Amino acid sequence: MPKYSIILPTYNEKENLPIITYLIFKHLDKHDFELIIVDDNSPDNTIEVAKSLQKIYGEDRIILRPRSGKLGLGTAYLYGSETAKGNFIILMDADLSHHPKFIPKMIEEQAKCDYDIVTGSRYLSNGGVYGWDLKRKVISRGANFLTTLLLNPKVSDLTGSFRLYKKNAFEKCIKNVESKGYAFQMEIIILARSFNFTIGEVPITFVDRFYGESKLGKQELIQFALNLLYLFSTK
Ligand SMILES: Nc1nc2c(ncn2[C@@H]2O[C@H](COP(=O)(O)OP(=O)(O)O[C@H]3O[C@H](CO)[C@@H](O)[C@H](O)[C@@H]3O)[C@@H](O)[C@H]2O)c(=O)[nH]1
Repeated sequence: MPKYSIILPTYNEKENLPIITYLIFKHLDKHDFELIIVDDNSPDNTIEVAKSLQKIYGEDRIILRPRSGKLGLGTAYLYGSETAKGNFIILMDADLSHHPKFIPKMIEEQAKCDYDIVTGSRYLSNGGVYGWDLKRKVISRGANFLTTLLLNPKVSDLTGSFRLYKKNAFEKCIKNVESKGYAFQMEIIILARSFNFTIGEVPITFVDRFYGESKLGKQELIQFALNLLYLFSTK
């Protein structure tokens, strides 16, 4: 029977965490899964909320990273994959942008063709983005357009992080990924293609967070452009 390890990175998500946890348990009640919450010592004390949730749902269902510093998203995913007991890894944001109702659809799609990766796509028909201002929409579309133009990995949404992976596929990609921040998800797909992993897509709707703030800034965008150029130059 498949077991799913859901990795939920958190940084200042104390309001969102109880809601996303409730929704994950509701929508995955027919599946065997564990939830790995990887917090970076958030100043808003998200970890205390996570500990309360662990008491409610059980230590075997919710796994927490011991207190750390601000180590960043890449390290959070790495910790999650090293800790995961499932044969599948699911990455998603904790800020309610990624609705857990799409997870059963990803599981179904994976099983249909035994895909190595299934990626949630905002840019397929029936997918979408809600709540972003024009600037953020242009950034996301622009990043996808440029990556497709330069590297053409044949995936419609390259920067989204809502994905399901076979554990071995995720481990292989994450060990080789060099980009940090916003480019991380894009490079994972480029690597997956180079390793000949098969990739399926499921339309998702992405809803901008209500509580808290996005961590995407100017520095992240410059980093994305540099990472993309590097990947293009080493193609
Ligand atoms: N542990 C940890 N978690 C973090 C960190 N930074 C962000 N997170 C967590 O990572 C998730 C996404 O962070 P946001 O900063 O809210 O992301 P975003 O700007 O909305 O970007 C989302 O969409 C992008 C595509 O448009 C994606 O590229 C990105 O990965 C993310 O899904 C949230 O659960 C947030 O708490 C960090 O340094 N450490």
